[in-house]
Amino acid sequence: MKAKRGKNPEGNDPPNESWEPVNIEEALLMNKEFENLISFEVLSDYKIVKKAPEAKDVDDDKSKKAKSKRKSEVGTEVSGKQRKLVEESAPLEKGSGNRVSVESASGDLAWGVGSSNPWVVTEDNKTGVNEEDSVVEPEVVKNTQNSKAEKQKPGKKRKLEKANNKTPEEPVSDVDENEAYQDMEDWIKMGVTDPVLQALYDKKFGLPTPIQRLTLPSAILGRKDIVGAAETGSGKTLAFGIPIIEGILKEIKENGDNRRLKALILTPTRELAVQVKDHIKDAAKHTKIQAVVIVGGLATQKQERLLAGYPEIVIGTPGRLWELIQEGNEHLSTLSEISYLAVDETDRMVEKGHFQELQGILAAINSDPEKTFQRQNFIFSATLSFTHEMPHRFKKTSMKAKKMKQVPKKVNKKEKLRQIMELVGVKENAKVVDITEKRGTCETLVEMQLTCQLAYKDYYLYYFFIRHPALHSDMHQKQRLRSLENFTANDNGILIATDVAARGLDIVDIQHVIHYQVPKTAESYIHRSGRTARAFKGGLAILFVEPKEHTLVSNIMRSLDRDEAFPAFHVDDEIFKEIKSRVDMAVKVEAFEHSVRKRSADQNWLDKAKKEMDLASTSEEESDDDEDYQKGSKGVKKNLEKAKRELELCKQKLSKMLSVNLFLRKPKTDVRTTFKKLSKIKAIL
Ligand SMILES: Nc1ncnc2c1ncn2[C@@H]1O[C@H](COP(=O)(O)OP(=O)(O)OP(=O)(O)O)[C@@H](O)[C@H]1O
Repeated sequence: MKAKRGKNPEGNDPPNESWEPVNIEEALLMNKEFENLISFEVLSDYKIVKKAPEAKDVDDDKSKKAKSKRKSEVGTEVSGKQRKLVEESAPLEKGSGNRVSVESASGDLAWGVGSSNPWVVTEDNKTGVNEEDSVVEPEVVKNTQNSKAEKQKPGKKRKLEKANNKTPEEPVSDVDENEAYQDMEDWIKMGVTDPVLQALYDKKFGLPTPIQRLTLPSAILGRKDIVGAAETGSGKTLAFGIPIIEGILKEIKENGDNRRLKALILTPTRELAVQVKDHIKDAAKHTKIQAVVIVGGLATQKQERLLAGYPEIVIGTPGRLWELIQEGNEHLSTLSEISYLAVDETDRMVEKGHFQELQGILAAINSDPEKTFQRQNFIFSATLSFTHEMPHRFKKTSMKAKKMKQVPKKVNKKEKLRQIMELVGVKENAKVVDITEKRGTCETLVEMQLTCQLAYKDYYLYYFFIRHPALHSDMHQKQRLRSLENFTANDNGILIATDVAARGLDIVDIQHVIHYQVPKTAESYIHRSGRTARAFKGGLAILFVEPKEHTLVSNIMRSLDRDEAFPAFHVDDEIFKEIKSRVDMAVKVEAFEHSVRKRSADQNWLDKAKKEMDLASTSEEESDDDEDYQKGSKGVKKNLEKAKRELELCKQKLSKMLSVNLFLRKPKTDVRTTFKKLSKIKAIL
């Protein structure tokens, strides 16, 4: 017998979980059935990790000081300094030590395990990428080496320029400039310029995330196509958003503002398109760059009006875009000339049968080979390199059937990627970065499972909400959340969603994801779970598993290359019993409310019918009607009164039940229950 533990492959406890040993009576261990038992441990708690320890962002104080300082800055030396920083960054890019596998798509792809914790910035990975990774184009390095005149003097302070420069007369704050700006240095090294730096500064994004660190230099300084795979919530949007903004800024600087369509960003869902637009707008807020979103479900005329403003960046879903392209929209007619194309959640976008329109759009974009070659492409997803294990039933299939192509072939990572790159038109020398962890999900995510019958899932759901109250509030009022905004605005909201919300949505501070049904694929599991534990934070994903869903879970585990099952979510039997009574009582309240509503309606109908009949009846008929009415009304009234009484009684019982804080009565650890269970086992033995 093996004790189930949530250990990671290195044999250590995952950082967010605490396991406590359970003392077992010696007599029990004597039993033959337990002869191989090593120990019993119980998961007593898990922690929501607020932030990876070394990850830093600009703290409030510093930010304020820096802002006031920035206001007092004057100067025109920034471009020279930035060139110097490009120069500085070149040798640094050669730094090694990062376990991330990164190579050019034209070479052999060595897809592999990412850094042990990609959010943790170590000295090794702080400087950029590994040895094989020649990020900066030779000519870029050469240019900067030649620009000696623009070299920054050692120790000279880096400054951020505000778009509206201040005059020298303005008061100079007493903040140490080095201190104020050193946090943004990493961004500057990667070629991020003032307006974007300011926006990042405003957001307190002091450090690039690992995927940004690994792709931005090649994208901004080397203008390479980027193929990026990194876990959910790792900042992929800005990994393509910043280079697009920087590229457009450069183009405008060189050629003037010709208001042509310069970038197209494609996403699989409308919600994601709106979110990407928000992220891009935030990052471009100190520039004049316009970004609009074109998605179905909104008035076409309004979107045509938006396009008539000649925005540089269009973000949209394939359906509506294709509709407008076919209608001959003027702004979209120049699609073949765009300088930047990003396809977010690319693996989803190119799935067969989902996005025929995408192929039409890509054909329009790729219609001019010369322009296609000049274009910079970005493809990103958390599951870009994810491939499936062949289902068992196909593994056993005969060679003959395999030859006749009656079974799907397992596509390897390299092949999957090649197909995606070819479809989008990504160039062969693209920079390919895959830092997805072998485990598929991100390090700060705690994963668990709870096995139960379908009929019990709602009880467990309620149990879970009470156990982890951060997610729980007026569930009944919130059951029909009308929009994402409502959910986002409410600290205690519960979002009940189908898989349409599985990918990409970045709703800050979601703490728990409950898979009410086991997802069909490992990708779906990764993306759904990835709505929590985003951007330095921790979170918990829990799978509610019916016995018949165990095969699905095993398939997911196999695809995720996991040897051990998810740790079981511990449920306290006593508390669960009370939870069940509450839910049953709530269901009763609901039923009586329905009954009262119905009987009130019956009574109203009778009253109305009586009134109408009184008007039309003779006095003789009236007395007959009266008799019938009195009889019917009496019955209805009686039932109504009864239902009201029952309802009131149930409500009182429910509110009494709800007034008890179930988990206050219990110690936080659930070890006691495990002891109890053990003694039960003993009794059976
Ligand atoms: N450098 C940074 N520092 C801190 N937070 C960041 C940084 N870059 C991005 N973020 C924040 O991280 C969160 C996740 O980013 P984003 O939505 O781009 O993730 P993603 O990798 O696209 O996730 P998914 O695969 O689920 O779509 C966002 O709230 C974003 O604003």
